[in-house]
Amino acid sequence: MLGLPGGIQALLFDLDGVLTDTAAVHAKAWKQTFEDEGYPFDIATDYVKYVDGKAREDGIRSFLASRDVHLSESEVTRIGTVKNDLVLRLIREQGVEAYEGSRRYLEAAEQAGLKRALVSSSNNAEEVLKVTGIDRFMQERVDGVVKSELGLNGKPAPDTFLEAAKRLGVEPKHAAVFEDALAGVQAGRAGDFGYVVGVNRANQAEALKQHGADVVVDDLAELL
Ligand SMILES: O=P(O)(O)OC[C@H]1O[C@@H](O)[C@H](O)[C@@H](O)[C@@H]1O
Repeated sequence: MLGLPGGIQALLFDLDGVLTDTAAVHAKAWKQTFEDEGYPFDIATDYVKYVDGKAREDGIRSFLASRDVHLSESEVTRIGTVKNDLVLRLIREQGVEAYEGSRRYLEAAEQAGLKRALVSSSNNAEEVLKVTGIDRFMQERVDGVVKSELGLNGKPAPDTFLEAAKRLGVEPKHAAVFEDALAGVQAGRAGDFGYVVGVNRANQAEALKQHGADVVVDDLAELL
């Protein structure tokens, strides 16, 4: 059913890059922020490897550590705030769209009676879900805000996905993870989920497989 193996009862969706076209906006905002701070930043390598899919401050620390730069908590927070102001401005200027294939997939999942949760590292997930109208498909949401409240480890740790499966009352082996980030498919693999779908939005199908995807698609409509 829906391109999934038998026994899957719940679907755990990442947001940016899986359901909405916001991954590229985050990448652009990170590039401008780091470069304004004096750190050259390449989206195809640095964003994908160190920042994509991770919680805001984990991404900053991870990228700067790759340059052997280690800043204080307050500096990391400051950079994160600059980037967040920028990403919100870009989102408001450019608008946000849900991918048509993802919307169709969510509708099919609802009709098939599969449970659905959103699992995003972003603190802006609730707003993006509402603006695109896809909040109505989600029975649970474990986002950056919930992660901080509960003190969960961020992706690539599996904790946020495990929390979502628990909230839906489904064992990990009966849940499928949908992710476009390397840190995200890694989290799906680390949590022993029943199936990990890699969504290839950045020409990295092979890397998604290597980091834990069972299957890689360019768009969720391929699974319908
Ligand atoms: O800064 P936010 O909105 O809380 O988002 C945190 C991260 O959320 C992830 O979904 C994005 O892939 C990252 O690019 C982003 O940095």
